[in-house]
Amino acid sequence: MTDPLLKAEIHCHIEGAAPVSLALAQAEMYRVDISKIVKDGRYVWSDFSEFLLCYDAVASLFRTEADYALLTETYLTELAAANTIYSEIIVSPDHGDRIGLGADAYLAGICDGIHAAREKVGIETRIIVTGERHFGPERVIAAAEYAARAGNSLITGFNMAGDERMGKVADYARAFDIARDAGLGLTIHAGEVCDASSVQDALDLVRPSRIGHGVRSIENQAVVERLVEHSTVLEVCPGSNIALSIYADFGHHPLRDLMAAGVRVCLNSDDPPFFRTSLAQEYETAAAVMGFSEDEINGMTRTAIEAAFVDEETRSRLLARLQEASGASAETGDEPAKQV
Ligand SMILES: Nc1ncnc2[nH]cnc12
Ligand SMILES: [Zn+2]
Repeated sequence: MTDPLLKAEIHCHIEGAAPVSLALAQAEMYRVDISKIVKDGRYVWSDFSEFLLCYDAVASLFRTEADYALLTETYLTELAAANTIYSEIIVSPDHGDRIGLGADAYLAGICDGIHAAREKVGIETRIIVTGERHFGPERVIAAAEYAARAGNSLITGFNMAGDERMGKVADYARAFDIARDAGLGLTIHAGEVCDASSVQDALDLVRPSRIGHGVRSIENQAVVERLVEHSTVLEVCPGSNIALSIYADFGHHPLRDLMAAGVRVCLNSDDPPFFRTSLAQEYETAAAVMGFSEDEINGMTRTAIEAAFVDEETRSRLLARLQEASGASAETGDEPAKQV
């Protein structure tokens, strides 16, 4: 039973976190017919390309600063209710521009949601700006430039999401150089849809401290060894991988083998309602289906916090909270302290 465990998440796309109920309410407000992408209370899509289209259709239902504040506060409140003490959300200012809201208003809404959630439920949150690979290198570079000059203390990382099959990592390396020079933490989607060579390219050309997914590294021992050697953290999203048919089922998922090989891993939800999951569900699946012990799961939470793009004072505070809660539950068998 993982409900009482403290949790942390460093890989969730904000538009991908929109509950179906909220998408339906937004669609009604803007008089948009979403019956093709929502059926029986679920988002519907059939493969990775269709998932990205469905994702964009849901994202298009959030159009104002207030919409983004509501979406962000809603998701963070849900996380906190599951005892999540830290969250990094992946956001796309380029998307804000594309829908005509503008990157500044898009970010302002998200920051309002973060502040409101922090006030209400105490959850600590940081923002990772992402560029989307399938829109091409220029847009990804522009996203990095935006993140670098934003001067927003909540923006602490840079990522590249989108269709991993498009272009070469080398085409996007400049974006990561810009983000690195600005002092942002680096992570990149790789080894999710594409094989271990995609992770190899990311390690060579981006030199990130973390990789989004990275699970297909397991297909190449040399890549696994590099991850271990550099202590690169994999932001693993098992439910996403199963939903997108990267693996047939949890029994075939490489999380256990990656951990056994010494790779640093943590649990994440990616786009939870699209994959019929939640962070709480990912923790529960890790325990009940994948057979991870409470100590191993707390270890993954610790890894997420150790790898977080956050100042050292906040990291120490979060680690102390986790230590206190997991130490206390190990010693007494009592439930760890709930979030205040
Ligand atoms: N799982 C995923 N992979 C790549 N890009 C994404 N954008 C949102 N979810 C994604
Ligand atoms: Zn992702």
